[in-house]
Amino acid sequence: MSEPVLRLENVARRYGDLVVVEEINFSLRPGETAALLGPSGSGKSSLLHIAGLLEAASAGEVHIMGRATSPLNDAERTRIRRATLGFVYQFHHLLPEFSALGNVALPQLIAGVKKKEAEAEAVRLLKLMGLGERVHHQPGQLSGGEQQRTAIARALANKPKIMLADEPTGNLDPKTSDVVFDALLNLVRGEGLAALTATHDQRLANRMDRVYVIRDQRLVELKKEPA
Ligand SMILES: Nc1ncnc2c1ncn2[C@@H]1O[C@H](COP(=O)(O)OP(=O)(O)OP(=O)(O)O)[C@@H](O)[C@H]1O
Repeated sequence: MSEPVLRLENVARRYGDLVVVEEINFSLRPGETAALLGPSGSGKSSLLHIAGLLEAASAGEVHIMGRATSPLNDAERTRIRRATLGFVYQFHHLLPEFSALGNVALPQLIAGVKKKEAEAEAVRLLKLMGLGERVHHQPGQLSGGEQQRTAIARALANKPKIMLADEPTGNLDPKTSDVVFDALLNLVRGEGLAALTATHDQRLANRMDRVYVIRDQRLVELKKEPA
């Protein structure tokens, strides 16, 4: 079996006396998808931030592509984050003055990809997200679901190995959530990425390979309900 792309080993997060999560052991192999359920405040965002090297664990280790990250300095962590991880949030955080194409091309331009190549990759990803007719629209001219699909395309622009998504459909109505979540999963699976997605929605969670819940500060794997 291939090595995990992401592994959390005995991870804990505390704020002073408040234990948010502890004894978290979790791994994702290439191409695997997992959902993270749990009530508001149970620590889903904290775990995603720790997995994404945006926040340090209070204890334990985060391994990315087989490498322990706690001994690394900030610059090395940032390099791993940019090369390996793609993030999607509940709010799209698109730049309003840029087109969908411009928003998806930008992270590639920052990473040093030539403009022509960056734009070609942006168009490819936007088409895969069903936005082939919307590439020149600005975020204000897109629906909420289209904005979020653009943000998902952007998260994949630098060819990450892992997508981390924090309530990617949390801001959408149920019907649009379905469309966006399926588009996300299709893209992740089509590109062979691993993904960890926090969601409130058990029905959407069930579409991923594995489903976890944070219960009493621990990570518990749920038996998937038959579709
Ligand atoms: N900087 C901080 N200082 C103190 N406590 C914090 C801090 N950040 C988060 N917490 C606490 O940690 C707990 C977990 O928060 P987290 O945002 O990870 O939960 P969540 O499951 O993602 O919730 P939601 O679904 O509402 O986003 C909460 O009780 C929160 O109040």
